[in-house]
Amino acid sequence: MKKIKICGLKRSEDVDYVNTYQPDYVGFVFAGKKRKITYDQAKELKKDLLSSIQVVGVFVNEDISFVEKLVKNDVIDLVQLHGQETNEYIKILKQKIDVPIIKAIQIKNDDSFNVDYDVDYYLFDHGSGGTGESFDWSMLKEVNKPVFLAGGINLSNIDEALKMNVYGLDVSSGVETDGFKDREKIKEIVRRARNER
Ligand SMILES: O=C(O)c1ccccc1N[C@@H]1O[C@H](COP(=O)(O)O)[C@@H](O)[C@H]1O
Repeated sequence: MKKIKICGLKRSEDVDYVNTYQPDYVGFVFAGKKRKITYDQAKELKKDLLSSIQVVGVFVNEDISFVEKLVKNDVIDLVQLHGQETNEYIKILKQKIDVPIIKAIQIKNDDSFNVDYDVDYYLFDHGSGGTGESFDWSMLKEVNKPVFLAGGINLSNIDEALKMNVYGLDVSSGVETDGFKDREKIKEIVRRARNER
């Protein structure tokens, strides 16, 4: 069964929704504008989150000291690098923390799959993050690490996404209504991913 990640939690209600429907992962976003939260907000949200749900911190070219602080204080369990982070950045990060790292790759063409980062997972996305748009999934190529498929996954295309040969699906905009996480959409996305009636 594919793993499911619900990204961009901001409010205590969002924690309540994921505690109820229990995706494998949730994402706290520390970049951009729409879903960006602070260290203190993340700490508060994590306090009420079920310990069985893994928290991914999403960063764009972030200071390593900030990522380190979130990991060392058990606010996040995995790190998602969604910017132009290099292998040199990843090498320094790994000297400071010991949690799985996901490197997001923006898929533009066939060459986009020629990646060689010293990480645990790749995440293939359409754009720079949180755009709600998908790339052409028929382009997907196998790589030498488990892959999260991201970008514009929603209730109208989740069944197609579930057929892709990937480790997990990452959903953010697709489970929102008017910019806020939507209980019913999260319920249905998790149900479909788990193939439950
Ligand atoms: O969600 C954001 O605002 C964001 C900002 C900066 C970097 C990444 C961001 N989100 C990531 O984008 C993908 C796909 O999101 P969507 O489903 O298309 O809205 C997901 O991996 C989020 O982690």
